[in-house]
Amino acid sequence: MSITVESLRKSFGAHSALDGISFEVPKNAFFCVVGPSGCGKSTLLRAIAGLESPDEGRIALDGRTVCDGHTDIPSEERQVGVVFQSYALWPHLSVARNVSFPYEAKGTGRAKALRLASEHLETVALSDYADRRPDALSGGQRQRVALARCLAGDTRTILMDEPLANLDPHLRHTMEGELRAFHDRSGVTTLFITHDQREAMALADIMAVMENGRFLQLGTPQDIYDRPANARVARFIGRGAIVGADVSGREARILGQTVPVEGAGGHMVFVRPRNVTPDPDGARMTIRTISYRGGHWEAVAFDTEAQIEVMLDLPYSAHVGDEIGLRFTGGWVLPA
Ligand SMILES: Nc1ncnc2c1ncn2[C@@H]1O[C@H](COP(=O)(O)OP(=O)(O)OP(=O)(O)O)[C@@H](O)[C@H]1O
Repeated sequence: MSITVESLRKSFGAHSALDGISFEVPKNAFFCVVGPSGCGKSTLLRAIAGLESPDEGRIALDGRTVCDGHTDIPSEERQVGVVFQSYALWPHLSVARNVSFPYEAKGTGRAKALRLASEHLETVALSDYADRRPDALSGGQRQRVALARCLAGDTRTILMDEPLANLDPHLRHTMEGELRAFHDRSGVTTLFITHDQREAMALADIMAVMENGRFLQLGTPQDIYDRPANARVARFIGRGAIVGADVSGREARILGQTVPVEGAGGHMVFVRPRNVTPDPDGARMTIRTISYRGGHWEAVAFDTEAQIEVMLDLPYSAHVGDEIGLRFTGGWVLPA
């Protein structure tokens, strides 16, 4: 189901949680909204789910207006399923019944519903916990029950509010794969909100970077990573440094080197680690920080005189204070 949002506004007192957001998510897309705590992600999700009334604007699902100045379709009639940070499980039901409930609610017999539910419990690695009550589970396990229940609900749009936040890194990685596979298999549209840009990039077909109730940029993960719309997006997504440079056409001058660049319009060049290579004949810079990342070292190097700092990956170890020659192989000119 496609999601259309037009000029959506929501304030809490003087604070604008949604500041006139508009976007369109095509049917079957995995859409991730990423942004820092308090930027308005949950408010946006709640408004689409029908759990929060916007002050202004319009929301449509598959072209059908579910909310505007005149209409406000109740949450349960929007065919959206929500997985919250807070799990929202039924405490009096076993894990299996929590997951089978969406089937039972639609009239499937108990035995068949439990059989279907057991497949989803297997997906989230909770088969052994089927008979427990939610209060006898860890936070991460409860989250997985909520995900399994979402898989069981026949919703056409699934809204997820940081569903993986409480999982340990290994399980989180596995669940990312499961979620994406489920999304592809089921043909649902997914809106997934997270403050973790790595997670957003791993999952999304389209993603938006949100700040202060607005989208700073909306595009494919590759678009946003390779061509950030401004310095705030560049700083938020992945590692890199913004370097002042003389830009002329497709070239920039950085520390005496002529560097091929993409983009146009400004004099700030965004340089990713992949754009910086050790080269004994390159510009002399000093290592400021260095840490091992398994197979390579992540470092920050600086030039005091030019006041330039860059991030790079080194295939070998070095020490803070070491001087190193660096060559710049590319960059993205941030729009002015
Ligand atoms: N019911 C409410 N009453 C007052 N202020 C609220 C309410 N709900 C949200 N806010 C405020 O609106 C802003 C956006 O909140 P929201 O929960 O949407 O952010 P978020 O991006 O999801 O944050 P987080 O990642 O921490 O969950 C915050 O400043 C928050 O304090």
